[in-house]
Amino acid sequence: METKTFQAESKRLLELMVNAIYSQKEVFLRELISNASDAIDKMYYQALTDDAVTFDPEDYFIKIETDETNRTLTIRDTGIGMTKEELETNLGTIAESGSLAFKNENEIEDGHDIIGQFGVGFYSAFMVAQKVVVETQSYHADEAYRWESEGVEGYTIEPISNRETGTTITIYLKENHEDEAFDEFLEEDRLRSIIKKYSDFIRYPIKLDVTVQHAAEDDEGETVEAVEEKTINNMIPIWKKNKSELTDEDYTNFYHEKRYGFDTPVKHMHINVDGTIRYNAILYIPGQVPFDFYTNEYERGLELYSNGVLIMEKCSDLLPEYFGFVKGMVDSEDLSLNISREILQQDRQLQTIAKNIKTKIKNELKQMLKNEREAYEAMFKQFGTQLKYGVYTDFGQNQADLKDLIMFYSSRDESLITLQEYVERMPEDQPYIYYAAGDSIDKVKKTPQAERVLDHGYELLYLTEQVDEFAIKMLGSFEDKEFRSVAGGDLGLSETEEDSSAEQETKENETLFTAMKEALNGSVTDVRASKRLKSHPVCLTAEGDISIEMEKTLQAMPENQGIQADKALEINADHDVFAKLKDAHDNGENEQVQLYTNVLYNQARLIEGLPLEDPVAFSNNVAKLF
Ligand SMILES: Nc1ncnc2c1ncn2[C@@H]1O[C@H](COP(=O)(O)OP(=O)(O)OP(=O)(O)O)[C@@H](O)[C@H]1O
Repeated sequence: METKTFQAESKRLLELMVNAIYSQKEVFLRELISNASDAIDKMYYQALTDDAVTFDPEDYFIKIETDETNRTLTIRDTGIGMTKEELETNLGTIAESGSLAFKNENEIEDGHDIIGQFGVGFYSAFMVAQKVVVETQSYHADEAYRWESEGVEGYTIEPISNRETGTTITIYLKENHEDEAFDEFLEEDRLRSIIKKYSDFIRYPIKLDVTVQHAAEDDEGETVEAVEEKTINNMIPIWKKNKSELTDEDYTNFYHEKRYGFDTPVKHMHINVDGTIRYNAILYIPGQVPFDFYTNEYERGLELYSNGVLIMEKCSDLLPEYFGFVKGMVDSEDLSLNISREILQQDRQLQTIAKNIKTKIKNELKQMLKNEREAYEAMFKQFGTQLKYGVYTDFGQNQADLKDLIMFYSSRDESLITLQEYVERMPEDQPYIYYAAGDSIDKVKKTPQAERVLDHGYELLYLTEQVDEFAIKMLGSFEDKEFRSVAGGDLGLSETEEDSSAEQETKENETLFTAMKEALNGSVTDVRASKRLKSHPVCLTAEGDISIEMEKTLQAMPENQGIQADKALEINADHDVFAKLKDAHDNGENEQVQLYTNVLYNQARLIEGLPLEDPVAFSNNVAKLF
């Protein structure tokens, strides 16, 4: 038996490997299975040029076995095996990849089946193993060998009696300790789930002995347990299949199998791109919003595969935040992986794919809006908020992508419409796109400010979600038509008799309005006779960029900076309340004017859903009116 020590660099590297490179220990199985698959691929390539080999798929597989008594896990393949020299070079030197060399020597252009390239994956076994034994028979050699290592100190190689071509790797699991139980890698369910997760699309069968229940022959309802060898992996990735061969049901099954969700997706997209960067993707628009979607816990992203091997479960870089609800996977042969296969070396490739995917999703949604209105609206009710956030965030740079996809409720029949639809049915003389913001359609349509615009026969957009007005403000205009809040300053409506009388009243009652403004002590920027009130006595309007609805949203944020809307108090000069105010003012009853003003102002705050600044004082003031 020959005992060899690892080279100095290899020692350090091995330590690094075991402790630092991989974030999850379970990936050791992915690495060993990928090696086994590479070894079988090499037999496949051998068969292409060697008449002595017939590549009968039945004979090529990977078998995973456990031995609970000895606490071992074995990965056996019927691949090409290793000669003594190969054992020394490939397993004795870290960062030596026989697979990469094979790929280069054989000029396998797309090399699409060979996975190994760094020459480190094998050593990930030491994350869970105290000892690794490799027994191998090379197709190219007469002798078989056993390679054995307990980690950094080195390895031994000795000849063993001949065996079938291929390799068996036996992992002697580390002792369990308080923080970690390595026995998990002996459990059937755990192994099955790791295989499904990372190696589902390895081209060769991965077999595992599984416990199954059979109906007992003699007794009704009784079952007996039996152990059977089962192929765990799917093998043929659905994304490599021809679209015409796949049914909606196949896509939905894949969605469920990959646990993207328990719902039925409303749309799937099957993308095959063969450009500068080749990739395949299957994307879904879920039918139901995930329960944690609008929380910080929700992780967006697509599964990322390289050559059918799972690299990342949630690659967030593949999806813009506003399409974060999309589920699915991307597989590419062209990714530059880093050594752990967890992070990508270059994000340029990823960016190209992400850009492409973004356009595909956008176009798909546009098509859906055009051709499947009902389905689109259902989708929008689930994920529309996210699209509207997209308009608002990132300084509005995604507006162009999203402005045609967002919808709002309309006053016309309280149904959802797009901005395009609104603009198309605007009468010629309508200067602005009008909107009213509030908690619910019911509340919004009753706001005093909405009355006048509706009386003009103009359509109103009802903005009932917090993000709505922020998105609208970010857009500024749509097709050159500016947005205007009914609660904002000038509504640009044609002047009516009431308008000029309101202006007249404001002028005539200047001293009263000044006294009222002073009584409110800086809470409002102006007090005036209203052009917009019809039946209500009073309302608040916002003067600047921040609306009252936006103030409410901003105030509710944890880090609110006390941002407030500039508010004007508008009084209905035709209302009895105003007559009372005037009387009190004319009679020099200043305290009474102050009392009325305070009550009216707080009433206006209540209508807007703003909190009362001093509820006790308000209650006392109301009591004084009796
Ligand atoms: N089961 C196996 N059968 C035959 N050769 C193997 C087997 N496992 C490993 N090898 C050889 O050992 C080499 C080193 O394996 P290792 O997993 O460390 O790296 P790799 O697979 O080449 O690259 P990567 O780190 O990207 O996975 C492989 O390139 C291959 O030549």
